[in-house]
Amino acid sequence: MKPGDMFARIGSIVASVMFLWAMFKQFFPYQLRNQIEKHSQRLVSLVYPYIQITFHEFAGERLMRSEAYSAIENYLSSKAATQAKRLKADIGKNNQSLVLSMDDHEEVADEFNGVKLWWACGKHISKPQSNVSFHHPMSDEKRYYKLTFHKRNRDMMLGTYLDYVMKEGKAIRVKNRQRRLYTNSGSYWSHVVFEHPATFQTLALDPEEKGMIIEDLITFSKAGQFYARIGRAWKRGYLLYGPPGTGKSTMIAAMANLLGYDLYDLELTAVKDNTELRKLLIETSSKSIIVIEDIDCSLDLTGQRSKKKEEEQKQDQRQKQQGVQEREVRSNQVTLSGLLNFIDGLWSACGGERLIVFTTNYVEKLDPALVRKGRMDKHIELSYCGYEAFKLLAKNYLNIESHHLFGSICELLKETKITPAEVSEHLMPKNASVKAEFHLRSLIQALELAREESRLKAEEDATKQDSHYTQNYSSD
Ligand SMILES: Nc1ncnc2c1ncn2[C@@H]1O[C@H](COP(=O)(O)OP(=O)(O)OP(=O)(O)O)[C@@H](O)[C@H]1O
Ligand SMILES: [Mg+2]
Repeated sequence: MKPGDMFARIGSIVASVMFLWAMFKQFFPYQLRNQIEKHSQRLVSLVYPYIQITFHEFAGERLMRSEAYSAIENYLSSKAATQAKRLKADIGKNNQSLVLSMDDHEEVADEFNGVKLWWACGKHISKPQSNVSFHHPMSDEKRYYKLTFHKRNRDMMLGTYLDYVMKEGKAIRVKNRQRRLYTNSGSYWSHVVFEHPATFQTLALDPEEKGMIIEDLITFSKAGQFYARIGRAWKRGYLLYGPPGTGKSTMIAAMANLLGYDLYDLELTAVKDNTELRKLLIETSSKSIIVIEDIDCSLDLTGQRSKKKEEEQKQDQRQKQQGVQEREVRSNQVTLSGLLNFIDGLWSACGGERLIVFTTNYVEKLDPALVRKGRMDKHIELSYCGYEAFKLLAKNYLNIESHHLFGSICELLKETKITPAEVSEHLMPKNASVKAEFHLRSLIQALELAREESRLKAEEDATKQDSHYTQNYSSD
């Protein structure tokens, strides 16, 4: 018999004796009753020095599924997989993996700071209510987990250990949950399952820079207590900039995969005004990344916003004269200040653990208010493909780490601007019989062509400048 079983049995015998005593103690004289109670307490703690705590699946008046029960279930799933003889299996919320849990009346042992303890799982079956004519046969089953530990470890178990179990269990749930990609149409979010395969391992980027970004993200995700202590909202802003095809969107997906966050892809051009923007942002959940792509193309957010505003005001005037409704007049009034207000202030009202990421192809076009230091915590430039990035792509796409053509490619990459997206196109295997060399030669050709084009362009520019100079200054 397992130790936990034995304790459970002794526990139930003790409980029955206590029950009988509670019923019949009134028939004993007061003095004798006191003596019996005193000695029986001592006896009970001698024969049964263990404490048991039960966690029911459904708790509270509204019979909500208890969070503690779910956390314990998650926490025990890996232990059940290695220790329990009878397991229950179900498909996980991410629809990809099986989630195992221990079957009824199974027991697993755990150890914490050198202390041994036992978890058992069970169910009570209550009698069906007579006034219910039909009910589901399982509806009267009440499941629970029971924790048994020695009383000398009471403080540690009730404090540190249970905290640890709750935290671990919740972390496992976050890891296993099905993540979502939200998009807005107007002021409403709709979502699909987020299943982008990008990771930082597959992202072609200078390894040192990549390491720094990963560290920054992980530090952020663990810094909840730090942000609370310094009284700042638990959020962080990133600005990703660089030419098209350098991996900005891919990096955002990799960030979400690294941290296990949901993604909110905010389409600002579909948002009518600041009120709608505020509503959308408040509705985002924690552990999420809010993405505003191509911020330079979004309304009112570039350096030319004052010019745009004038045009809009004129248009509003015209519409008013035509008797257009006020609501329509207010359309397209998402402003830079609305967005910045939210980032800086209102943000704190809606909990934490959010990243906000802006992307742009033209960082120089952005309003200085948006890019000034302190507003966006980190600026990351994604640029043309360098040799290190190329090596990673070659490893990912062709499964090679070295080749005699790597040297020429390295030289060509120094002189040519080519995006990782273009490089990936050349390296993408067409079919199994095509050798790596074919892909590398195709890339070399593309690089030589690009080098030739840029040489011709440079020559053309120089000729233009010469003729401009001759026209303007030759008479001097
Ligand atoms: N750094 C990179 N590492 C690996 N793959 C990349 C990288 N950059 C681009 N790619 C490949 O090129 C494709 C396009 O990249 P992505 O959409 O991330 O570029 P982008 O910078 O967001 O471009 P845009 O500015 O046009 O939005 C991706 O599907 C990816 O396969
Ligand atoms: Mg993109």
